[in-house]
Amino acid sequence: MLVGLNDPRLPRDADVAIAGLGPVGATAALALARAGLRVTVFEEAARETAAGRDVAESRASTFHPPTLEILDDLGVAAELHEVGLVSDTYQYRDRTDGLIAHFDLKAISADTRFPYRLQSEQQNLVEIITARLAAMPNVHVVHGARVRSAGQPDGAGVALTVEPAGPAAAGGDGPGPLACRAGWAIAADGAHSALRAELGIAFTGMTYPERFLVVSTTDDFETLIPGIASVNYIADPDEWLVLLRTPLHWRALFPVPEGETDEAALDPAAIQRRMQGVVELDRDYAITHARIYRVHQRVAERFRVGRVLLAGDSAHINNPLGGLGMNSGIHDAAAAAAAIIAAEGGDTGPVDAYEAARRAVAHDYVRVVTHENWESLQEEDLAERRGKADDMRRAAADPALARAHLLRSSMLAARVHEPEHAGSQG
Ligand SMILES: O=C(O)CCc1cccc(O)c1
Repeated sequence: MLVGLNDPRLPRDADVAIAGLGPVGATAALALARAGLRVTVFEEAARETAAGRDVAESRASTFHPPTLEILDDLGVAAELHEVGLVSDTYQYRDRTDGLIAHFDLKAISADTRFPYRLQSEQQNLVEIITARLAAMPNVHVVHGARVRSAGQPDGAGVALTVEPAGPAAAGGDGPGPLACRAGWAIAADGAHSALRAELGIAFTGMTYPERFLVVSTTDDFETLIPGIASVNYIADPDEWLVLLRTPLHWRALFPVPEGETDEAALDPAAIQRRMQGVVELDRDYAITHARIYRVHQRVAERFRVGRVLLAGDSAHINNPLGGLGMNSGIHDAAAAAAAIIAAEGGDTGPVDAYEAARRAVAHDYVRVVTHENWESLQEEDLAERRGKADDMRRAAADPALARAHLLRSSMLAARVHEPEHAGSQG
């Protein structure tokens, strides 16, 4: 059920407390709750804010095949498909040379129940799962509440301090901090995780020099660029871009160089200049949303401290090229939930394996692949760029190479890093 922080129905103890109700916290909560555990989720944003968030604003909108399998095991994939766009091809292009390689995910039909990407805003998944959680008697979801600390005084559980956040805290005369206890805690409280900071875990990595500008338009690139796929990575040494279709918009992602301010990049004339540089129209593009953000590659030094498990952006952040961030976070959530369920059943093996398994995926796979994607989009050396293009062409033309490429880009190859029990809950 959905309750307020000072609601007398909110129990002061739970089997598992989750900080954060994004796609990662929501997935973990549903997996744990379906296994019969008592779960309390604390989400900083007010319910209205979370639900009413501008759908075009969200960062992640790509669900890869193994993520769809996890969500299907949890009974929510069908509903997500109702508000999603099936996207079974993607292309590598070059601003000068045009189409380089066309990949069709049907080549991995034997490897997955979902041989495609589903484009759908991450908030759709959160909404679908929140509605399920609201109807479960063993779940309490508290909006406007931030987990401030998670101490482990006795090794047998986690002592949490939860404080009001957002509008609930603004007046200063709302409820004070709440103390509660849980057997386990999952920190799914995002890149600026209060729990990661409180646990003193270093978030090691780097920040890219350029920022990323995401522009949404109702103009249809399928009619503007004949033969284009719904996901397109377009290389260029001066200004690479990604063109991606979501159910409601086309979205263009551009790098913004260090010398250009946020204000200059977000100026409507500058946005039109960038968009007109993709395909020139005899009128302005219909822009529905634009935002700019800094991009980092960081992996937490620890993914687990005792009975607190880090998952999703609190544990790792990366550039969005390839759409791996939210997906790997949802995989963390499934693995964390499966590990806790096993531990509650007396098998601590998966919990002990969690940190090494999930950190390996974040550090050795997601970080590496997303950075390679960034590098190849902007390759300056012409011979190097043409060489990479030839590799892509060869991979797309050869069924075995295409399958290997698709298994890597769709994250199916990363499944092997998950602890034994991951994905088997529900
Ligand atoms: O590679 C992907 O699937 C996502 C790339 C992308 C495109 C547009 C906006 C954004 O934040 C990421």
